[in-house]
Amino acid sequence: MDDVLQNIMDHAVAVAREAGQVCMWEGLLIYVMTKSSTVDLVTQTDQRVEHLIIQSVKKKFPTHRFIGEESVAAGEACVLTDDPTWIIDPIDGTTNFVHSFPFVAVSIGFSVDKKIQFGVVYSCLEDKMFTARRVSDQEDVRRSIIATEFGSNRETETVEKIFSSLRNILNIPVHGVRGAGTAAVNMCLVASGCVEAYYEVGVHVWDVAAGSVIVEEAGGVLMDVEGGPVDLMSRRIVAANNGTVAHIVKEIDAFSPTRDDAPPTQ
Ligand SMILES: O=P([O-])([O-])O[C@@H]1[C@H](O)[C@H](O)[C@@H](O)[C@H](O)[C@H]1O
Ligand SMILES: [Mg+2]
Ligand SMILES: [Mg+2]
Repeated sequence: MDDVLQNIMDHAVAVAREAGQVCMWEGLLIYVMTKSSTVDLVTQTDQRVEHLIIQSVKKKFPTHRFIGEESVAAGEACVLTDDPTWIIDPIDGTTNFVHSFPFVAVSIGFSVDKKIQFGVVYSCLEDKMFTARRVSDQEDVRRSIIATEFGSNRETETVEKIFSSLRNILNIPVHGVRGAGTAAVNMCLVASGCVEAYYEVGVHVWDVAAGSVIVEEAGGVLMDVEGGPVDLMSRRIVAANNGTVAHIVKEIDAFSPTRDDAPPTQ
């Protein structure tokens, strides 16, 4: 099955980019009005861009709800329910837009159960797209998907330990075990919320360096496979959505490959 939230987020990114392009085209023909005070500016572009975003989303996700800055200014209710809701600032930085000060952003948050699931901020003049998604909020490891890999060490003892860990994890029991075949992507799966934890012994620092910050910035945790702080040179890693699921460390049959920073053998 598709990652439904990713599908929605992809649409948010596409429509934010499209909206940003409209801001750029219209930047030379700005019609300025005011709202709550003489310095609370709004332009027709704010209104047009919000309309564009809402229409585009409605076509694809007809049941979703909206809270938009300019719709609220026009009298619509600003009520957050548990329903999937797009919270839109079509131009954040309208004063900048009016003055050609070069930071103007389309800002879209998406909420379900009153919790923001992802955010997209497109800084259109810089052409920079900022996005973030949450890790899973699952606390029960028995309702989790765990990712791992078999690695490239086929020594009997190592393979035994890998299978022993796998057997323990399966017997928790967890909903499933997966492996994307890339440590970096496995870590991004944790960061993006569709896998609760990833563990592996035998990775290298270059496999996990980028993913480690992506997991932490998404709200996840990193750990050593025996439960202490992660050591990126140790070739052992657990990346989890939270400390509770990270308790899978007690099921891991740990071992210690030669560290990445070990002195070269003569
Ligand atoms: O009106 P808008 O340009 O979408 O949003 C404004 C901008 O975020 C600005 O930096 C902040 O100081 C104002 O309080 C906001 O209202
Ligand atoms: Mg704003
Ligand atoms: Mg605005």
